[in-house]
Amino acid sequence: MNIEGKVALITGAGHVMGIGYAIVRQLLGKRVKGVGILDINDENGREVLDILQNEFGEHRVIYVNCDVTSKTDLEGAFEKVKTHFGKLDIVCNNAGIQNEVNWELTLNINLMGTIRGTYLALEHMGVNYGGSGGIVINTASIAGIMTTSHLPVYGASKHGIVAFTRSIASNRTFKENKIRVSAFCPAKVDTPIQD
Ligand SMILES: NC(=O)C1=CN([C@@H]2O[C@H](COP(=O)(O)OP(=O)(O)OC[C@H]3O[C@@H](n4cnc5c(N)ncnc54)[C@H](O)[C@@H]3O)[C@@H](O)[C@H]2O)C=CC1
Ligand SMILES: CCCCCC(=O)CC\C=C/C=C/C=C/[C@@H](O)[C@@H](O)CCCC(=O)O
Repeated sequence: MNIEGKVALITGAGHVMGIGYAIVRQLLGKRVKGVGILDINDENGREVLDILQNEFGEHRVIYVNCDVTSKTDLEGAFEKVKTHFGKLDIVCNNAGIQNEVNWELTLNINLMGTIRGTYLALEHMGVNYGGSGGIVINTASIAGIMTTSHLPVYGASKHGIVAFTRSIASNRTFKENKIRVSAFCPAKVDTPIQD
């Protein structure tokens, strides 16, 4: 697929060892026009911004502080990315945590953050909202397909992402607005979430 010239937004891509950062590198390597990186961790976010701007060019990457549990934060970040690059074509809802003790937060970030990001993508890319259509990619997990008795809430959050994505992918409003939605389900990857 040719994504040259497209503009992407990705949540939770603020760590050099993370899956989001790897996705950003792939997007930039395939010559997208620009990428907006959203993360809650400013120190890590500024580090990846510095590396990516040096390697791919100062004008192709921005970092925006954003907590995906906050609708206001997320709305503001979408606006910043769209204003900076002039459009938006690809949204990756990738931010996630694994915390079975603070399980409400796990659901709020993993599942609700993904749902918030997907609905904002409709409003920012949909043809009936003045956009040109686009693609949403949600990071689920193998824990969204199989049982994980040691991670029940994390597994529930990822099953939720899979169910939401499958339903919204064939949702009439999304189809009419030319928004394609999909999810992917990685197995274990050596990233900070495993610490
Ligand atoms: N590492 C693995 O084995 C697997 C990870 N995943 C998923 O991949 C995604 C990325 O995780 P990893 O790269 O593994 O770990 P990671 O910890 O590097 O990435 C998660 C990122 O989300 C950010 N984040 C946390 N809370 C946030 C919030 N409220 N708002 C905005 N950003 C926030 C973190 O600062 C971090 O940069 C997650 O959704 C995770 O569940 C899925 C399958 C396997
Ligand atoms: C600390 C882990 C952070 C989460 C990162 C991931 O998303 C990786 C996937 C996590 C767990 C995957 C577990 C898969 C288990 C299956 O093999 C299942 O068949 C095991 C069955 C037994 C059980 O329910 O525990």
